[in-house]
Amino acid sequence: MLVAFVLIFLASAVFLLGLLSMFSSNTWAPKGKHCYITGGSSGLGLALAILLTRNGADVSIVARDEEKLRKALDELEKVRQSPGQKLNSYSYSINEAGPAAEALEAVCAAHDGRCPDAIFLCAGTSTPGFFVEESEASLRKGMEMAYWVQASTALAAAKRMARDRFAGKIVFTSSVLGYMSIVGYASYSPGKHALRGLAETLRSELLLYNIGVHIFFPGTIYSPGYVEENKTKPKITLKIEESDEGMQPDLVAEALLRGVQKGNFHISADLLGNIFRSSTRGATPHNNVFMDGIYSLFGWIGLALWRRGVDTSIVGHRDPQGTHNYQAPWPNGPPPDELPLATRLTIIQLGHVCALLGLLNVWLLSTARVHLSFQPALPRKGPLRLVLILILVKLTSSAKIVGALLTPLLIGDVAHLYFYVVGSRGPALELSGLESNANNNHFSGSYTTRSPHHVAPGDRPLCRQPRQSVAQVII
Ligand SMILES: NC(=O)C1=CN([C@@H]2O[C@H](COP(=O)(O)OP(=O)(O)OC[C@H]3O[C@@H](n4cnc5c(N)ncnc54)[C@H](OP(=O)(O)O)[C@@H]3O)[C@@H](O)[C@H]2O)C=CC1
Ligand SMILES: CCCCCCCCCCCCCCCC(=O)[C@@H](N)CO
Repeated sequence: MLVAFVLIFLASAVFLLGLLSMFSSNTWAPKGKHCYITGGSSGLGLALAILLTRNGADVSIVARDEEKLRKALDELEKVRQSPGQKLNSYSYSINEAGPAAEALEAVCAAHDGRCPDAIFLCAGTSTPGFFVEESEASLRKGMEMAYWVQASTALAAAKRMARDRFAGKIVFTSSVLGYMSIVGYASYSPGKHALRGLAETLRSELLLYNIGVHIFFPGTIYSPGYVEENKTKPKITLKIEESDEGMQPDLVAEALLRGVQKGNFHISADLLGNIFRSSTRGATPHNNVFMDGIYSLFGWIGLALWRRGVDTSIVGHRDPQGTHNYQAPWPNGPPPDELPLATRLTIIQLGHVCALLGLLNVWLLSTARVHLSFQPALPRKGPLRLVLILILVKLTSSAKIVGALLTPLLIGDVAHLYFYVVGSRGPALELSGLESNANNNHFSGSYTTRSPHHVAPGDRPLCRQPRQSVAQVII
């Protein structure tokens, strides 16, 4: 019954979808249009520039590095569709309003002062890291490289389009990290969220001038920028990202163009993007009211499960020494890098007591077993009875038990003395779990788990503490 209901529901959804798609036509074709792409020398921007060139658009790209721009322009030339197609590149650093406006002016100037038909804001970089390692400067830089690098061009473009009564398009590039965020993206995700805020405002406000606004939310893109960001990315972040399959730039660019052509305000590149988009829609227009409903249904259950898994792996990534020092600080100065001699001897002692208990157990069991196995067969009279009793007494003799008690004690005491005398030269026992911190990229950069204030100059390593008395050691 339920299955039938679901099938009927799905079938009618698909039918209606088909019906809807008949009415939605591709209203925007790039051919003959002038497209301005920021960040067009690499990754998504370059892939989009190639795609648009292939589709017969005039393409202008901007980025900082001239060498990369030259190479990118060569790529565009290779897919040129007609000799009249204008392909240009400009070198500007556009994370500030001044140069961003200048870049736009230069781009317009090459087209008789006419505004680009579509402006694709793809520039942006991410430098992941732990929040506690960020500074005000690095956070501001992150905001610049995620938000301002696009907002500054949007500002110049909106002013110009409004002034010229030019009904162009402005397309932002956020990220799924503009919908949600995870450990490691404190300098990046806020800027990507801010882009959404700006795009939502502009979608509404620029209706005044008939300027179209879109915003793109891709997941992982295997771009040069991705290779770069992975150099500072905490391992835990990389691990969480494994659940995102990732896409090649050309496919991401196709998804972006398709979204613009369909007139979607929020554009997603894949299922993941669709789920996050639909689950955090707010008052954003639907792309497809049926499919978006299904995506939010996925998200309703899937995202909660996913987030629980993510939280668990983050907790599993905690720094044991840091947590210990925080929760139970060492009373007298720095925590030891290795177990103190007293602790090592106590461990040996515990081992020795355990061994003793084990041996006692073995003896008790074996004597009991011998006793039980002999008892029923014990003759009532005669020399055999005497012999057997002698054997039993021998086996269960207190001497044996005393021996069993004393031998491990003796071994333990010899070990005690040995470690007491040569302990300071013995190999250090690492605190369990600590070695995993050595190079797991928990805290890269200046903040380390063994930060300088933990080790005062002149501190003696604990293994070289003044020797304790045997009594102290045993306590
Ligand atoms: N890669 C990924 O996994 C994801 C990326 N994104 C977003 O997609 C966009 C493209 O990413 P991706 O393809 O990886 O980027 P890349 O790092 O490969 O390329 C970035 C481009 O932006 C240009 N650029 C960077 N800063 C400036 C600046 N201040 N002024 C002018 N140009 C600049 C770069 O050129 P130059 O350095 O020469 O200036 C380059 O052309 C970015 O906005 C990114 O945040 C979103 C989701 C996932
Ligand atoms: C049913 C629900 C399943 C949910 C699975 C979710 C998996 C999400 C993983 C996080 C992806 C992060 C991409 C970062 C992209 C980006 O912007 C950076 N590369 C910076 O450039």
